[in-house]
Amino acid sequence: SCGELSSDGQLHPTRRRKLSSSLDNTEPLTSPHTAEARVLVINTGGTIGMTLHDNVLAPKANAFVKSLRKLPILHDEMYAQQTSLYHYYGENSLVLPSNKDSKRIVYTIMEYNPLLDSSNMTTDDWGRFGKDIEKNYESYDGFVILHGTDTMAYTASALSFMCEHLGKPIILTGSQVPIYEIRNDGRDNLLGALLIAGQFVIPEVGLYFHHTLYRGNRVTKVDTASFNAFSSPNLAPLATAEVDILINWDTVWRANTTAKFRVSTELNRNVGLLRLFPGITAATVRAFLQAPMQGVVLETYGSGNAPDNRKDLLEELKKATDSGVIIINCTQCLRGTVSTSYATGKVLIDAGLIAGGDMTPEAALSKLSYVLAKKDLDLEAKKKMMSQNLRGEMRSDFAGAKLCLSDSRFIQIIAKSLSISCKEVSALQPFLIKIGDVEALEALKEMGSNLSLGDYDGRTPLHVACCEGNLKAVQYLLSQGATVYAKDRYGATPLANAVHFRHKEVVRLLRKTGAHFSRDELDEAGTELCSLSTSGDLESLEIWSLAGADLTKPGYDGQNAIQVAQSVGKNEVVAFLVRLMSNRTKVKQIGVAHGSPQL
Ligand SMILES: NC(=O)C[C@H](N)C(=O)O
Repeated sequence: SCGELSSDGQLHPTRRRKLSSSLDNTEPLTSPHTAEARVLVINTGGTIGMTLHDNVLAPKANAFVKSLRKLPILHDEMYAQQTSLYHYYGENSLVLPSNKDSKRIVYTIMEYNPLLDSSNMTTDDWGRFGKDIEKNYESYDGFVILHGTDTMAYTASALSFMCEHLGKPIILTGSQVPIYEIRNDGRDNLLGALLIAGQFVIPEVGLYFHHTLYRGNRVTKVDTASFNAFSSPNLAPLATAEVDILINWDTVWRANTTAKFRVSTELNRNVGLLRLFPGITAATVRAFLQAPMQGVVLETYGSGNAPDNRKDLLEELKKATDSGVIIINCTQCLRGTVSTSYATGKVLIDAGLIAGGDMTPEAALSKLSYVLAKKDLDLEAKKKMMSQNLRGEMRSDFAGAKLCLSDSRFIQIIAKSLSISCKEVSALQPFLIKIGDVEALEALKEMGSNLSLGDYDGRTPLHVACCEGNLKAVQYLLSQGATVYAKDRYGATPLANAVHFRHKEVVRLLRKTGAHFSRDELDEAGTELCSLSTSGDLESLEIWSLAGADLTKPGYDGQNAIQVAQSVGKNEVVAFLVRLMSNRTKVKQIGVAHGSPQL
């Protein structure tokens, strides 16, 4: 079996056979690379990989990987040799030294050609990043994008919108000083981004800089020369990397859907930023708003104000919105939100502008670019979308603070009687799922409980619901943004749990959401399929197939499930497997890429 069921009802992976020798050229049946996290690093350019030429900094091609190989904090060459890392993952792969709990993070670098100073980037580049992530999504646990700092906030914002139903971390980082110099911030930034992308299922586009992880669509570059170059004025960091890496799970944004990840690479380029200044002429505004302009972020004063004694300006704005240009009102201030507390703010609503809340201009611009490119929406729907919070880019709950766990007298009493803190009442979640009480789960969630947190063994409520086969609970958890990519302490995913306990409908739902086996689970699938084949367990074979296992994968002795069935004369199993496989070719198969990323 792929796992052994212990007395506590949990699935533990079978101990894997050790690699006897990796010196010959034949691929061992069991990869030595189990229990590793994999991160794809897309190197797009930026100062982090620049060198001086004629006294100016410019990106240097084909030098980054070589240089990292020589840095012991970013690469463990001995481990790489012992485990034939390059053979398994390709030449551009590296491995971090082991951390406290000795889980390795293997990362593969995909270097773009040409590498760009981020000032040279356009929306086409954003599309390319999105496509590369989409192609490699299932093969990696997380993604790091190395990028210049100058336009990093724009790219991070754009990617946050383009990546729909995101379930894995995508973290942008870079540096102020090239990694090739003695004193530089590149090493720390890359290391921190890798550690977060490889260890935590934060389903967001983040930006990591100077020990801090920010939500990508909340940041702005605030300093040309400080290592602390970014600020997120309206949202606290998602994580800080001090003595420990602390994730602020209450702030982490989750796509509350059961839809599969996809990247929308269509972007509209007819958008712009216009900053108001005292004395701006109507002619300037008119020229700016002319066709083909379709969306504008107007950067206004204070809490969203513009002169209400300038009829000429207001007329130009009104003419543009009447003719279908979407104009978003964002403040020039670094912190705070637009409101309608002043007459000078209300005139902009009358001119047809949409309030941008506390969005950064970078986020508002890239959101316009994304929303305007949606071909199946009419103008009204696009305007509505612009005023809604899509990815945590704006605060939507101005109505006041949420009720929190410690506010409930009931929770206080329970917590006290169990001698635990109110927060720890969240630990009741698995129990509630076990007894099938989705309503109680909802009540806990409403009080601010995080439904994605794992217990001591890293088992999340979704793991438990999948073991129990409680479809309603699984549905509810997914609708609340529970991650399908969580792995428990033994490396098991919720999907593997549902397969093991033969909950077909749960498997179907998980697959619809984009769940897939981990690499380790896929590696072990061959042996499991062979044993199911021998025992003639057609139902389980079907569930494994539904879950995306490769039915032709050989087991430990090199034979696959069909060959095993043939050799023991189980013709009905052979026929069944052949039928399953021909059905599968009609449906797109899930693949797993060993080795190099897909370009
Ligand atoms: N620090 C940097 O990365 C700045 C550089 N000009 C860039 O954005 O590519």
